Amino acid sequence: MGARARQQGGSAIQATSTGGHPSLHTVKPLGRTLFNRVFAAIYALSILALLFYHAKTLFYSPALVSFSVTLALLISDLVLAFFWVSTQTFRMFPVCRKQFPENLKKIMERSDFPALDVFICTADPYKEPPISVVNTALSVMAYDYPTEKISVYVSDDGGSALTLFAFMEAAKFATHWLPFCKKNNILERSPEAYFESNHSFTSEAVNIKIIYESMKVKVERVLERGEVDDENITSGQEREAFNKWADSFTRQDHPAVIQVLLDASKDRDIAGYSMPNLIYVSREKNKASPHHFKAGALNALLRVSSNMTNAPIILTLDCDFCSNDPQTLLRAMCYLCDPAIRSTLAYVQFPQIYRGINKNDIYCGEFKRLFVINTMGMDGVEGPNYVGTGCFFHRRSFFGSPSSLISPEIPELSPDHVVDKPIQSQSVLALAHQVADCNYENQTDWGSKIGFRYGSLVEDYYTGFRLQCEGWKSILCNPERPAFFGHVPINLADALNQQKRWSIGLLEVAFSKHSPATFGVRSKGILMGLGYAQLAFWAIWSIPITTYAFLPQLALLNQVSIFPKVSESWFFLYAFLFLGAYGQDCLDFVLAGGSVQRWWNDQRFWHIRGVTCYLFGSIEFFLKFLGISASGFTVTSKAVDAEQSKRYEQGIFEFGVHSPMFVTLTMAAIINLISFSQGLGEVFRGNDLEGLFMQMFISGFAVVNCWPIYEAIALRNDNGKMPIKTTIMATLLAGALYMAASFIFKPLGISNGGFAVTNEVVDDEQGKRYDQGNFEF
Ligand SMILES: O=c1ccn([C@@H]2O[C@H](COP(=O)(O)OP(=O)(O)O[C@H]3O[C@H](CO)[C@@H](O)[C@H](O)[C@H]3O)[C@@H](O)[C@H]2O)c(=O)[nH]1
Ligand SMILES: [Mn+2]
Repeated sequence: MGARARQQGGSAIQATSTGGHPSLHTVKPLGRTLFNRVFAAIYALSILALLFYHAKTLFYSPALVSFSVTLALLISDLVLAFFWVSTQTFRMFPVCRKQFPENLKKIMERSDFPALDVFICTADPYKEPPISVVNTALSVMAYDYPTEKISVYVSDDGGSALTLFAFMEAAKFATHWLPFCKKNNILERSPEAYFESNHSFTSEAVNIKIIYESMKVKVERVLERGEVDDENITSGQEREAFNKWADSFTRQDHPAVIQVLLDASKDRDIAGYSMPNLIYVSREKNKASPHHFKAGALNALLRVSSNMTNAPIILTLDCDFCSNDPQTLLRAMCYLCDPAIRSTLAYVQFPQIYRGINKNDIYCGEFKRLFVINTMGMDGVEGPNYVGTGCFFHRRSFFGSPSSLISPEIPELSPDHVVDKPIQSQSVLALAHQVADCNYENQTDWGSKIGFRYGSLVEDYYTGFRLQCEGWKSILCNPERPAFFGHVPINLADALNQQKRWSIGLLEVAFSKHSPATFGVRSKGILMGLGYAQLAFWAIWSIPITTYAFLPQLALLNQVSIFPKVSESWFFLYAFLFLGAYGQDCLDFVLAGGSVQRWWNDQRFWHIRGVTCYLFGSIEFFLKFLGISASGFTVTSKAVDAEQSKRYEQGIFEFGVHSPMFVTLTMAAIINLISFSQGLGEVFRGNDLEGLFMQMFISGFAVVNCWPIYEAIALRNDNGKMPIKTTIMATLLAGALYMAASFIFKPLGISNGGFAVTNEVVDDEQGKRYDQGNFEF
């Protein structure tokens, strides 16, 4: 496996530096690899020792309660051990890559550059304001690339005339914007980002800003009014398009709407150069047919585009991911066009990077581990997972393994179909509507063997995983200047709901017949299988986190010791395991360019997720698994509330609304505070806490982490504070939990006047002395 990994990394260097060609890209291993491996060996031994300790304790458990407590700790630690083991995939061969886009022109003519189809998905004009979707489209239409080779397809799952209107306006504005960017060599090619930046104030720039602002006002006014009225419709062609929104048209039930807004073969910008294609697609929807959310939308675009332009390269983008670097496409081409690797390369993934994260990143919106550290690690093995946006695909990879092409039902959809008719010709448009039909996929391979794969709410992860299992490779491209900037939830409920959806989607893969733990390990080997499995089982972090958030504290409240004493050598094992894991985690984070404060918030948020979205995600998944409930893809809102956004800027947590997830979180905060303060009280009264030190430490650590929650409950008065209903429910439930725990732990507490501590590991010698009636010191 290791040899295979090194081979893949190595072949990329050879591919480009031999044969007399100037190199397109290089790859080199990261310096920390040796340290990671040595440390892994030591840490693995410590985990084995801990498991031995648990086994021993379990075996000598004197009572059912202590047996159950040890069992809970053992299960938690087994889950932690699983995550630690699977993290090694990301630590064994991390690599870092460089591209040389300037060399592309030396090995191929500009006219031979492959064409690109961009897929932009949007689903709700109110959660995803059309003006920002327009910015995303404009930013990629203006790539440094032969313009006529770019086609942008916008998928509107919201089926909204407002979005179509915005894009009609965008098509007009683009004829000014594209030549402006290219002539002035602008870096920020999303107008919004450009006007926010420190740009020059030439008369040309001022002029273009006026045109942009007037478009923006028009689009926003139409959005406010909720409909496109007559005064905004300027041609018969536009009227014809909007006429499709008849009375029976709803977002869940409507015919396909496909509108060519710019045609590269005809339309010219104001300087006379050709424009990219711009096509609006809202696939047919009908309440009786499953639409498979984003994966379904992308498959509809795959079909519509193969019949219209059939570019060999596809870029998938979420509506909020604006390009931040016009060179990105050329960078991706350094891999996609490299003859040495392209035949097995499915995709080139750029990391998700966000604009507008607050200084210390309180909601861990940066996802450094998920999108950068882990993907860099997988990149050195067989390639990163697909993260849904900012990813350039070979169209061919959606149609079977590298060695055997699966032909779709009709030849026009095949990746090798040659488009020979204009995109606006009658027959092309008719076929486009036909393949955007909601029943088109019935009895076909779409979603199972062809295209984006169905069956999980995280279609990105699942599709990338299945492609890799078919034998495709992938590459992470993480240039210094971020290639795309996305939008991050700036409100706690949104962030947790998003991650609850991910948790459910990942568990759907984990417990499917294509589980990475079984199918994945079989087809990709242990390293890749485990790397994918770590993500799939993401939500079961909730088991150890919830256990450690409540169990030691409840035991502490009842003065029952469940960990080794400070004087025992097992204590040092615990200390090493904790400090080792935390230290290495911090090191990884900082070496990937994060600050220590952000790391601190990252670990805090990991605990928060453990008792909220991971927990509720797992519960929802199992209910769904048992057929009791169903969950859908709730789109994350990208619209910003000014007041919330101000609090976010200041780094203040946003609660505001009641949510069951806030209840469990508040319960954990209360229980930890009470147990820690009670323990502290005992210390001040002069009682010996040696046997309870670890429990004191854990609850103290949690109290420090929970500070923003106490603030939100008691010290704040703004609209983002903890709703009183949440606090009351959490307090009642915490009380009930406390009572239940006292009842359960009662038989274990030894009452001898002082602060009694039970230690379940009965030491033979101690036992003897105890039997002889000697005091033990
Ligand atoms: O029925 C749907 C639902 C969503 N979307 C689009 O999917 C994208 C992602 O939705 P969002 O609400 O932003 O979800 P996130 O959780 O932020 O998205 C992350 O997680 C998703 C699921 O794994 C991936 O698809 C995304 O690429 C990834 O950025 C957006 O452009 C939506 O418009 C659709 O087109 N149709
Ligand atoms: Mn998103």
